[in-house]
Amino acid sequence: MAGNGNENTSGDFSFSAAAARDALPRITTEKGAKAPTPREVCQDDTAPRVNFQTIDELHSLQKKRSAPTTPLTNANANGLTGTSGPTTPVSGESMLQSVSASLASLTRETGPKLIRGDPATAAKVAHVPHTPTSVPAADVSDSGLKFTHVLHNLSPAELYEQAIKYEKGSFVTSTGALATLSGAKTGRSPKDKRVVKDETTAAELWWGKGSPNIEMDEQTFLVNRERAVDYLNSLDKVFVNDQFLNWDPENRLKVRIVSARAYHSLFMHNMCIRPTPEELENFGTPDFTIYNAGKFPCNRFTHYMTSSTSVDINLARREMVILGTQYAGEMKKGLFGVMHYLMPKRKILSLHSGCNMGKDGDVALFFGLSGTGKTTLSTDHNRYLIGDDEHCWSETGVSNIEGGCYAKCIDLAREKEPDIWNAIKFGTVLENVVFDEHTREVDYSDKSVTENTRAAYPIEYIPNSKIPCVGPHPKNVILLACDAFGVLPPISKLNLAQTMYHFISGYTALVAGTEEGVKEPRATFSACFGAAFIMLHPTKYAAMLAEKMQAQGATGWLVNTGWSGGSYGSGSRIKLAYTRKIIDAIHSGSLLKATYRKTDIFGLEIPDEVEGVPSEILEPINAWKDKDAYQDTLLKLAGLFKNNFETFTSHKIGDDGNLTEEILAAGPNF
Ligand SMILES: Nc1ncnc2c1ncn2[C@@H]1O[C@H](COP(=O)(O)OP(=O)(O)O)[C@@H](O)[C@H]1O
Ligand SMILES: C=C(OP(=O)(O)O)C(=O)O
Ligand SMILES: [Ca+2]
Ligand SMILES: [Mn+2]
Repeated sequence: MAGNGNENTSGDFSFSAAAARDALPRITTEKGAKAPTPREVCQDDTAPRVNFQTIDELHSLQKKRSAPTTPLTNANANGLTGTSGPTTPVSGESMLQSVSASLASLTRETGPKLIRGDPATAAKVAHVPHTPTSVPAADVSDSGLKFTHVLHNLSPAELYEQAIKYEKGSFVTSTGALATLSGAKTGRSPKDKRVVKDETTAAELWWGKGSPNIEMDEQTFLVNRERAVDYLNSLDKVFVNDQFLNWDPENRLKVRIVSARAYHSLFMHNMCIRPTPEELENFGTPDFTIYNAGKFPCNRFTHYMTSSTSVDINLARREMVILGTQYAGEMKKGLFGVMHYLMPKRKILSLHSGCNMGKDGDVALFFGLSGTGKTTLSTDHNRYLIGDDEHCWSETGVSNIEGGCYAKCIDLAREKEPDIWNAIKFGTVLENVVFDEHTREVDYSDKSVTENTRAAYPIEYIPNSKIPCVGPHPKNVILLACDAFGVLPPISKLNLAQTMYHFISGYTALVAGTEEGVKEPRATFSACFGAAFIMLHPTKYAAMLAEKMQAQGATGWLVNTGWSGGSYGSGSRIKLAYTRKIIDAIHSGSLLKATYRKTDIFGLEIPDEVEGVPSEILEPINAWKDKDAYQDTLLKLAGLFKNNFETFTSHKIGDDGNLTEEILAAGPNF
């Protein structure tokens, strides 16, 4: 049915003229019942003329055909007319052929039969002519006979409708965001992230202890790929996003995301760079493709599989397969891993950092693991936001990889983080939050579903975002650590060797939630503040960072956004307002002029004063009641740093042997 399904289209409604004179009109609904003649009803000349004779016609008027910037040549040639379902302003056939090629089974057919549009409404849409295969007709299976509908680059409004209609757990919140549930997984699954080890990647990538790359072979990847593709093709419809990564036009990547849920499609719409209609028309073949089968599990009898979840990357095929998890963050962080492989090949450094720029063009990077404050601190009302999570640093400056932000929203408060609060509106995906069943007001303090509640919104939802998201070379490199031990100073200035030491160490207390199974903060070391995403050995990225910082004269800083006055449990988290003051002082340059003194053991330079921050907290021991406990904890943490760094002591960093020595000496001394 073409309409919304509520109206009766098989018979006309009409008033019985005779009954209307003396009683309530009787409604007759018999098919073919006569409409009143003009003489029998009151003529009201003020009523506007209508342009429809039937309900179907009325409904067809409601939706205006999208005005594409390029003609719908293929669609027109097929006699395509506007349908009442979601439409796409791109040429029909070439897109369908391209998607069909993406979704081709590797063993049976050249590609599934695809139709554009929503199966519920798209009866009259064009489909791709099914290319005959070399397989004899007798071998054709049922799957070869069915059509799969493709919902290509739908708009947020269309995706809302799809989600609300078909995906349980989808609701509009009081501010217009789309609340969704990500299912059993509410965080990434790093233990299920695999990378194909072939001749090339065996030599190039980081494998073994500490590496995030769990190996799998090509054959197993193809088994999982086939499983995902078969699942997607078995559905009535799939969502396809064709988008870009990286705002640096010379190093842009074309990505295609095939998924089963409107939630995933809207998430990636927000997180990747959105093409213009012209760019979409000329999209061509993607550089990288994700097959996201979501809740459909991997087969545990498949070699290498250790659970029903597997997130698999094949760099040679430029493909990623997701089985058994609906957590959308896997897609964005999976692509980030790919950039960590591709960009260094072009002498571009990929960074797990936030990035913003002051009015005078001073750029700051914010490195840090999940929950340390990249998103919160790079979103600063007084500065331009370049991006909150993934960047590239090239010969010409910095560029954001993404087109959106992914903010944690546990305990989100309007007063503390107004820009993020206001970004949660129509178009934003709100994952796993709890809301009032009637008012649909979100309770950001509610952890019933998970601690890792999230909002994904397009970067332009932040009022002072810098579009295009590029900037000059960074002036400040801020390393964020959320120190659950409460012994690192809230702010310290680092020399280059110390910056490298802490960059390679990548210390934080992992905050609960973002990774599966972590319920309490615990000390963690993650090389380059993103070991889960890097592909090469950490020292490769460190050498590039050192070279760039040296060339640009950038200053390194270590900021503890974690505990003060005691460890987690006895101390308390440093107030966000204080951390913001510290960051302000870094940006303004005033902190460079402060007087510093060196701490024992870690040898960190701490300032005597920061405007707006109580001086007692600048030296951690002062904030602790139990001074012995402080010393013990400090030594304990220093020991953890030393242990962790053992694996790096045999690696040379850059061409300069001196730097390696200096870095080794920049760690704790005790
Ligand atoms: N002093 C602080 N500095 C930074 N963030 C803080 C601080 N205190 C509390 N927070 C909270 O910690 C979380 C930091 O998360 P987020 O900025 O999303 O981290 P990331 O982007 O690095 O994963 C936010 O929920 C923020 O409100
Ligand atoms: C999405 C993530 O990013 P972050 O927590 O760094 O914002 C993640 O680590 O899963
Ligand atoms: Ca239409
Ligand atoms: Mn973040």
